[in-house]
Amino acid sequence: MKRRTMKMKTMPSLHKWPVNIFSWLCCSLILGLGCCLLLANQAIANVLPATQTPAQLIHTELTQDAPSISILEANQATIEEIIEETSQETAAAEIALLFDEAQRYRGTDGAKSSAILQRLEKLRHNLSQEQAYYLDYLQAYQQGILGKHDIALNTLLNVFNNTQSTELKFQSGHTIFNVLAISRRFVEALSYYNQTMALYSQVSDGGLRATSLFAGMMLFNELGDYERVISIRQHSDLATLSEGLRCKADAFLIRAESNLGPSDKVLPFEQGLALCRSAGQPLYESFIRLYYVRFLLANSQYMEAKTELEAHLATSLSTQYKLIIQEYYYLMAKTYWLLGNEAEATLFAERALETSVSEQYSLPLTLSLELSYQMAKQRGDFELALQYAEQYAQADKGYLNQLRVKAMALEMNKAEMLEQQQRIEILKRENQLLTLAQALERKENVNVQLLIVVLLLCLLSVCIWAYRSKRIQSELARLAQVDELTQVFNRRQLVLLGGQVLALAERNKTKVSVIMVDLDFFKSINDRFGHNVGDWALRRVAETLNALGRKSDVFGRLGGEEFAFVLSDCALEQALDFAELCRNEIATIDVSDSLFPGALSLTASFGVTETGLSGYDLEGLLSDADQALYQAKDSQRNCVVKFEAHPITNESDVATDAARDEVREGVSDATTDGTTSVKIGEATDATTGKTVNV
Ligand SMILES: Nc1nc2c(ncn2[C@@H]2O[C@H](COP(=O)(O)OP(=O)(O)OP(=O)(O)O)[C@@H](O)[C@H]2O)c(=O)[nH]1
Repeated sequence: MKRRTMKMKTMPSLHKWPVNIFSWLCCSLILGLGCCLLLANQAIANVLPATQTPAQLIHTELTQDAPSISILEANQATIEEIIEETSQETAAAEIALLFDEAQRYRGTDGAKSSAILQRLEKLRHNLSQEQAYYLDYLQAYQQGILGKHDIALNTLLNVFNNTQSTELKFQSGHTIFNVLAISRRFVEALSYYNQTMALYSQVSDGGLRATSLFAGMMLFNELGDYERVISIRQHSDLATLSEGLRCKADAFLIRAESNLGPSDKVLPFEQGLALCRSAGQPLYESFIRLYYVRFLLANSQYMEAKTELEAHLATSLSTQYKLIIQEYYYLMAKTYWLLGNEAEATLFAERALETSVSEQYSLPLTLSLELSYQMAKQRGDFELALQYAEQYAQADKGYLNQLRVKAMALEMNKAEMLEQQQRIEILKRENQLLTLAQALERKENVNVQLLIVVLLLCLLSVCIWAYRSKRIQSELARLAQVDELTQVFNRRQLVLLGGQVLALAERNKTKVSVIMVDLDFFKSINDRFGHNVGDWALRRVAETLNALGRKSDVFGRLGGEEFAFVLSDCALEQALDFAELCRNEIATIDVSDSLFPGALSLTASFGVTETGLSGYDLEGLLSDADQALYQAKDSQRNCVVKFEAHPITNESDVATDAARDEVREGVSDATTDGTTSVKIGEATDATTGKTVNV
C-alpha cells in the first residue's frame, strides 16, 4: 500500500449555477434587444400613413351607402305607377332624341335649335340633374350666338362649376372662354382657357377635344395671336378631321393667315367655302367668305366681291351671328361704294351700324363709321360727316384700346403661364427633394437596423465567449478538485475540505472520525487481469463508497488503491460500524460486468480513528488511521481495525529517531489523554540492524 493522491464524492453541480445565470442573463438581454428592434420597426411602420387610394376610399363609401332595391316592392307597383312609368319612358326616349337634334342643329340652324330647346325646356321636370345642366349649356350656347353674352356666361359658369361630368365641364369651359373672348374679357378668357385645357387629357371624346382646339384657335384669333392659331391647327388631334371640322379649321386658319399680313401664300378660300357648304356649316362658310371678299377687294376685284356678297347674303343672315352680319353689311357697303353705288352703300353702311354688338367697338363698326363719314363728306353733308367723324374717332379709339387690352391680356397670360411653369418646376424639384429625402430616410433606417443587428451579433459573440471561458474555468476548477479515474475528490481537495470539517468540529466540540480504505492484493488484480480491470475495480469501489457517505462527509481518493473518509459529527463506534458496512459492500460488489468475473474478488482493509484519539489535525488523523490500516493488512486483511495508542513499555524496544523515520509513513507521538505513546509500526534500527516496534 502506497501514499498517493485521493479522490472524493462526485463533484457537486453547484459550481455550474453562476454559468447558468450568466447565460440566462445574456439570452434575456439579446431577446430584450431583439424585441426592442421589432417594436422600433413596428413603430416606424405605424408612423407611416395607411396606403388607401382615393379610389379605394370612394369604393368603401359607395359600398357602405349602396341602396338596396326591393324587387318585391317594385312588383307591388300600382297600375297608376306603371302608366306613369310608361309615360316617363316615352318622355325619356323623346328627351334623348331632342338632345341629339339639339346637338346636330347647334350653331347651324338657329331657328330649329331654338324650337328644340323650347321643347326640352318644357320637359325639364323629366330631366336628370346632368341632363338639366346639358340643357342649360345648350341654351347658353344659343344665347351666346344671339349676342346675349352676359346671360350666357352666367349659365355657363354655373354648369362649369357644378356639373359632375368632366366632358360637360370641358365643353362648357371652352364655350366660356369663347364667350369671354367675344365679350372682350380676354384676361378671364385666357384663365378659363388654361383651366379647360387642363382637363384635356381626361376627355376621351375626340370630337370634343377637337372642338376645344377650335375654340382655342378662335380665342387666339380674337386676341391676334395668329402664330398660336396656326400652331394649334397642327395639333395631332386635328390630323384627320370630318368634313365639318375641316371646314371650321380652314376658317380659323384663313383668318389667322389673312391677318398675319400679305404673303405669297395662296389661301384656300374657294376650297374652304365648298367644304363648309357641303358640310352644312353656314357660320364658317360666311366667316371664310368675309375674308375672301376682303381679299377680292384688296385685289380690286370689286365685281367678283359684289357677286359673291349678293349671292350669299341670305346664308350669312341665317347664322344670326351679329359680328358676321355686321361685317357682311360693311363689306357690301364698301363694295357698292367702290363700284359707285352710293345709295346701296349708304343703306348697307347704316345696316352695319345698326347691327352693333352690345355697344362694343369692332373693326366692322369702325370701318362702317369711317365709310359713312367719307360718303357723307362726299355728298357734301358735312354736318353728318362731322357726326360720323366724331363717332369714328371714338370707335377707332375704342377699337385700338381693345387691341391694347388684347395685347396686354396676352402678355399677362404669358407671364401667368411662365409663373405657373416656374411653380410647376419648383414643385417638381421639391418632389424630387422629398423623394430623395425619403430614400435617404429609408437608407438610414436600414443602416440603423444593420447597426442594431451588428451590435446584437457582437453582444452575442461576447456572451458566447464569456460563457465558454466560464465553462472552461469551471472545468479546470473541477479537474483540479476531482480524480480523473474515479470522479471523486482528489487528495488535495480531500485535505482541504477535511481540514474545514475538522476546524468547524473543533470549534463546536463535536467528534470527527477518519477512515482509511485500501484494496487488498490490488497489485495481483493488475498483474493477473491487467490495468483495465484494475481501473474498473477502482471506479466501482469509489462509486460504492461515495454512495454510502452522507452529504456532510468528505470522501476522496488518496492515491493508488487508497481512499479515505472524513466523517463529521461521528464518534468512533459509528465510524467502525460505517467502516464495517463499507467493507461488506465492497466484498459484495457485483463483478459480473468485469472482464474476468469468475476469478475476480474485491476486498478492502479499513483503519479507523477519531478526533478523541488522534486530535483535530487531519495529518495526525490520517496517520493514525493509516496505522490502524496497517494492522488490518498485517492481520487477515478484509477487516476493520480501530486505532489504539500504546504507552511505551520497554526502553530497548523504543526505536531511535532514525529508526522511527524509517517507518513507512509519519507517525504522531502524542496520545489524546496526554500520555506519551508511540504508534505501532516496524522499523529497522540502523545501528543494530534489529527489527523493533515503534
Ligand atoms: N490499475 C491501476 N493500478 C494502480 C493504480 N494506482 C496504483 N496501482 C497499482 O496498485 C498496486 C498497489 O500495490 P501494493 O501497494 O503492493 O498493494 P497491494 O497489492 O494491494 O497489497 P496490499 O495492499 O498489501 O494488499 C500497484 O501494483 C500499482 O501499480 C491505478 O490508478 N490503476
